Amino acid sequence: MAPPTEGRKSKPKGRPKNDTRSLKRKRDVDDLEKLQKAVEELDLKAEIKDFTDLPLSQTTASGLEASHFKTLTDIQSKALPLALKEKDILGAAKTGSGKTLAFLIPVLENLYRQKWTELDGLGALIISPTRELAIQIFEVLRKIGRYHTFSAGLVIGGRSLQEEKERLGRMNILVCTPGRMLQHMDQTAAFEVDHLQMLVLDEADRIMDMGFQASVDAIIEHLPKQRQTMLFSATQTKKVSDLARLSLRDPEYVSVHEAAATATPTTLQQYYVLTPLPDKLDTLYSFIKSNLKSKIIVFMSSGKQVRFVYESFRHLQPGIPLLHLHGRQKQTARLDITSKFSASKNSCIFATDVVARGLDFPAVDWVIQMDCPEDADTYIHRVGRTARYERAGKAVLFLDPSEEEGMLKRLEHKKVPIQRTKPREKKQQSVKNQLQNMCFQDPELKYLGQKAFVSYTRSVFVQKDKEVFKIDEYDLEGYAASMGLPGAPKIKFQKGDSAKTLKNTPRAALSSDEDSDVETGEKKPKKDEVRTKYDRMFERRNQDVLSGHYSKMIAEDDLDKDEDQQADADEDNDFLSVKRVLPVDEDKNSDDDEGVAAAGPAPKVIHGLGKEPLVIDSKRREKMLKSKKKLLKLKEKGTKLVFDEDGIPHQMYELEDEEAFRKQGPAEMQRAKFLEEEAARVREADLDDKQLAKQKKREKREKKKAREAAAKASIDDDEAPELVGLEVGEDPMDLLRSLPLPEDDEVEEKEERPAKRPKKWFEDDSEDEKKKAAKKKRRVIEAEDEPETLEDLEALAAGLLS
Ligand SMILES: Nc1ncnc2c1ncn2[C@@H]1O[C@H](COP(=O)(O)OP(=O)(O)OP(=O)(O)O)[C@@H](O)[C@H]1O
Repeated sequence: MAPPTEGRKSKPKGRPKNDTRSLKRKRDVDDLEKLQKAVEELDLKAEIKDFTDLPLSQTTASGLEASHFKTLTDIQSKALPLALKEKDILGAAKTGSGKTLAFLIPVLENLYRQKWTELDGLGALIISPTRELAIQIFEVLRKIGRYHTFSAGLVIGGRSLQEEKERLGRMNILVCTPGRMLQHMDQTAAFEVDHLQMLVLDEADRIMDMGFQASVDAIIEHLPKQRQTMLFSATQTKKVSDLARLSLRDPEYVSVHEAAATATPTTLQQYYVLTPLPDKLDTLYSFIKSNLKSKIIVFMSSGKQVRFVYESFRHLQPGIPLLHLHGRQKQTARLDITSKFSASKNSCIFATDVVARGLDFPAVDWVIQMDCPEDADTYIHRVGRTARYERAGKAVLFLDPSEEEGMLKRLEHKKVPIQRTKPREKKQQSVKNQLQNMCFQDPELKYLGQKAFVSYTRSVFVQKDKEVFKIDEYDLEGYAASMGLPGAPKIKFQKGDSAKTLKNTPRAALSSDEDSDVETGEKKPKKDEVRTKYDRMFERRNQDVLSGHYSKMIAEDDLDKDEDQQADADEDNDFLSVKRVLPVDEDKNSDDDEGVAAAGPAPKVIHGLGKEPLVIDSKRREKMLKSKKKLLKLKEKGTKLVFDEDGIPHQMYELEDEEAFRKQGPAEMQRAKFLEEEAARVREADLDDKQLAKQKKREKREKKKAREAAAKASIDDDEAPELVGLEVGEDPMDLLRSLPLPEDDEVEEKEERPAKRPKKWFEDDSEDEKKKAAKKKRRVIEAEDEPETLEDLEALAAGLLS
C-alpha cells in the first residue's frame, strides 16, 4: 500500500473500517441537520450580501466559488432565501440581473437536503422556451454543480429520441424545451416524474403564452401537484389564470425592480430612429459600416428576413464578420453560430427572436431592432442582450413613421426610457442599386427577397396591436424596391390567426409544403403586356444558376423540419408565401424542375446520349436538348481512332498480345531499341523542321523586301496609305514582334502571379479556387511558333496585355 501522501490526513490507525464509515455517515447526517436548521432559521429580512452568508452545502458553495461568484445580485438576495425555504416563487427582475442562479442554487440545494440520489429519479425540471437558452442554463448548472453527484440532462431535441430515451430514466435534474419534454412524457415508458420536487419556468411569461399553451398544460398534467414551483422572467406573468394553470401554492412575488424608474438596465442607452420602410436597409447598412469595431445583434421579424439580409449584405462586404441565426437552421449550425458570436470581439449577427430571451452573449455593444417588436415586452428582452450585469450597452429601434406614436406609447407605459436620434447624413449610404443589381443577377437572391418581403408583410398583418402596426400605412412597394425586387409580390392575407399563436405553432401543424398552400403570387403579366427578357429573368427561380450556397440553405431547411416547436418560435409560418406565376408567353415553359416533377406529367427519359439516361422533366431541359451545342456537353467524349492501311479503325493505343511481345526478346532490350528508334525519328523530324523554318524565314525576308520596295515606290508616288502609330516604311510586324514572347508557362506564371493577399473573411475557398482557375486559364498563351500574320500577332499582343 502506498504511504499516505504528504498533506493528506492519514486514516486513524487501529480503528475498524466500518467504524470510519459510520462515523462519516453520522457526520454527514449532522451536517445536513445543521444545514436544514440554518435554512429554517434564515431571517428573510436580513440583508445577504455574499454567497457565504447563505446556508448552502459545501458542494454548492465550492461550485460557486470556483465559478467566481461571490456577491449576490438583488434578485438573488431576495429570491434565494425564499426559494431555499421551498416557497413557490414568481421572480421578476431586469434582464441580465442574474435570475439564472436565483433558481439553480435552490434546485441543487433543496435536492441535496432531501438526500436525493440517482435511484430517486427526476427531482427537478427546468423549462426554457428555446434550445439555446436551455443549453446556457445547463452550462451554468454544470459549472456551479460540479461538485454534486446529481445526474443532469438536457432535453431539447435535435438529436435522436432513442438516445435521449435511454438516459432519461437516470436523470435527477433536467433542463428542457416544452415540445421535446412532452414527447418523452408521452412516449418514454421508463420515464418517471411522479416524485418530482421542483418545477422551474425560465422566461415564464413566454412559456405560458399561447404558443406553448398546449404543451405546457400537458406537461403539468403529468407532474405531481405537491411540488415547489418557481417562475422567473424580466417581464413576469401575474395572470391569475396562468398561476392557476400551474397550481402555485401561495406564491411569493419577488420583484426587485418594480419600484424602479425604468424597466430596463440603467446602464443601457436607448434610441430610436425614424426610418421609413424603403430606407430601412440603407439605414441598417450605414449603421453597420459605421460600427465595424463593435459587436452587434440585429433583430428581424422572420427567418426569411434574416436570410435575405445576411445573403445580400455579405455580398456587399461591409468589413465586419456577419452571422445569422434563426429557428430553421440545423441544431449544430445554431450552436456553432452562437459560440462564434460569443467568442467574437466584433461581429454582427442577424437574428430572429430565437435569441431575444435569456441569452447571455458576452460584451454586446449594440442591439438593433430593424423590425419593430410585437410588443414592449419583446422590446425589453431584445435590448436586454446588451448592458448585462453592470456592463454598459446601447440599443437602437428602427421605426417606420406610422409605428412611432403607437410604439412610443407602449414603451412609455412599460417604463422604457427611449429618445430619438437621427443617423448622420454624412454616413448615410444607399445600397438600393447594389441590391437591385444583385437580385437581377441572382434569381435565387431575388426569390429569397420575395419570400422575405412576404413574411415581413404578413408578420405586420398578423400583429394584434393595430395602433402600432397599420398595414395600410407602410410603403410596401417602396420596401420591395429597396430590397432590389421588381415590384412587390402580391399577397392574399388569411384572417384569424394572431402573431403570437402563429409564432409558436409547430411547423408541422402548419403547412409542410411552403408553396403548396400559398395564397400569394407575383404579379401576373397581362396578356398583351410587352415582356422583356429581363422581366422573364426576374420571374425565374431554381434555374441552372442555383448557387451551391443557396441549395445548401434550402437543404438545411428541409433537414430541420422536425425541429421542436419552441425552437421555431421566431419562424414565420408558411400559410402565405411567394407563388411563382409563370408568364403567359413562351417562358411559361421555364418552370423549375421540382415544380414540374411534383405536379406535371411523368418526366420523359432519353437513353443513349451519355452514360446515364437523361431525364427530361421540364420543358426548359427539353429545349436545351434541342440545342446541338448544349447537347455536346451532355454527350460522352469521343474516342480517338487511327485507321490502318486497309481502312480498319484501331484505338490510339492498343495493347500488344503478351506472347508476341515475349517472342521479340527481353523487355529491357525492347525498351532500349524503342528509345533508340524514337530518338532517330525525332532527330530526322528535327532536321526537316529546321529546314522548313529556314525556308519560311527566307520567304518572309523576301516578302518583306518586296513590300519595302513597293512602299518606297508608292511614297515616291506620294500615294502611301496611312499606318496608324507606325513610322512610314516600318513593318507593323516588327513592332509586334518586339513584344516579349513567353518562353514557357512557368515564366508567365512568375510574371503574372499576383502578390499573395490575405483571404477576406467573406471569401470561401471555393470562390478563391475558382478565381485562381480563371486566372490560370487567362495566363496560358500558345506561343510555340512565331506569329506569322498580323491577326496572329494582334491576338498574341492582346493576350500579353490582358
Ligand atoms: N452574483 C453574481 N456575480 C457576478 N456575476 C453574476 C452574478 N449573477 C449572475 N451573474 C452574471 O450576470 C450575467 C447575467 O445573468 P443571467 O443570465 O442569469 O441574467 P438574467 O436575469 O437571467 O437575464 P435575462 O432576463 O436576460 O434572462 C451572467 O453573465 C452571469 O454570469
